[in-house]
Amino acid sequence: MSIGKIIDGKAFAASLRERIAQAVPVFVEQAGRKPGLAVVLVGEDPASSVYVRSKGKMTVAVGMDSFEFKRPATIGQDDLLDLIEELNQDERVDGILVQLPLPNHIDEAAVIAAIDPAKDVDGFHVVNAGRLATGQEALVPCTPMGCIMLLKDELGDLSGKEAVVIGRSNIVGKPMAQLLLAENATVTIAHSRTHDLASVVHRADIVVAAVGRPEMIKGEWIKPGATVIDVGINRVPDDEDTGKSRIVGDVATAEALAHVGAITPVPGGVGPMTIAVLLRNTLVAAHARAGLAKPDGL
Ligand SMILES: Nc1nc(=O)c2c([nH]1)NC[C@@H]1CN(c3ccc(C(=O)N[C@@H](CCC(=O)O)C(=O)O)cc3)C=[N+]21
Repeated sequence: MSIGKIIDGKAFAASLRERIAQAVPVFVEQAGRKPGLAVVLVGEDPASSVYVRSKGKMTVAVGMDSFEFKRPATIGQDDLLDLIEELNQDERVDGILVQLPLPNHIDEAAVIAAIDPAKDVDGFHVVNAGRLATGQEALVPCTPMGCIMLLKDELGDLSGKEAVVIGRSNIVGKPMAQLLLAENATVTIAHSRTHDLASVVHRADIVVAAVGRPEMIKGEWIKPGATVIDVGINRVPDDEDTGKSRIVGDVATAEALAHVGAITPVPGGVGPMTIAVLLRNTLVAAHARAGLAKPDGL
């Protein structure tokens, strides 16, 4: 049996960040200021803190301003909305990312709705979701956009391909389906109530797994030669009961390798693309806000 290719998302993300770093000075020259990204972290979740720190570092590394706002988990919703309004008004801020999930006492939808859609670099605001769904220029959620970039790099034209997206979240599944549709793929969205998921997956040329269940998609479900994008990041106990943990995707990668044409690994696949696209969206938002044409090649 043949072994599929492992898609190097980490390397692709590094090259995307390199292209961004080359475009930033051109923006600075034209706009007379740096692009800026504001990240808001509520509470002290260790994993979230790691991501926020890593975003901040990469933002600065491509030549942009990074503004970090840490607030206690006890912050009132009104105070959080006040902070967002301040960032909406701040001319140095092109992108606003409020790290999710938020504590239970805060209404996530209300917080997202408060972000200026022009600064919504996560693409979560209903204005951007609606623009994407209707084929208008939009800020597009980072993870699905990263997946599309990897798919186009691997397959070229996606037109007419049979794509199955597993998961229907507003953050990944739904925008992923919209992006695939915009590329003229034939798109199915499967989810927890889907009957006979194995056979739905088996007809797909493109599988995007975004369910958040460790190794749920089995190798033999995959149509021979299919391209598999594994969005899952699941922390599970280590095999050898060392008390440590490791990260696995939503796909049983080791067994899938014998069936796929190509597959993204976890870690090192989609995850690094998410942050690179966040920087890309910040640069795109900065151009739009400055009245400049969108930089090409990004
Ligand atoms: N408003 C908002 N926007 C987000 O984009 C957002 C968020 N909230 N909340 C948390 C999730 C998670 N997230 C990741 C980003 C990068 C990696 C990443 O780079 N992962 C690496 C390293 C994994 C590891 O070792 O921890 C990899 O997969 O190779 C993972 C996860 C963005 N998120």
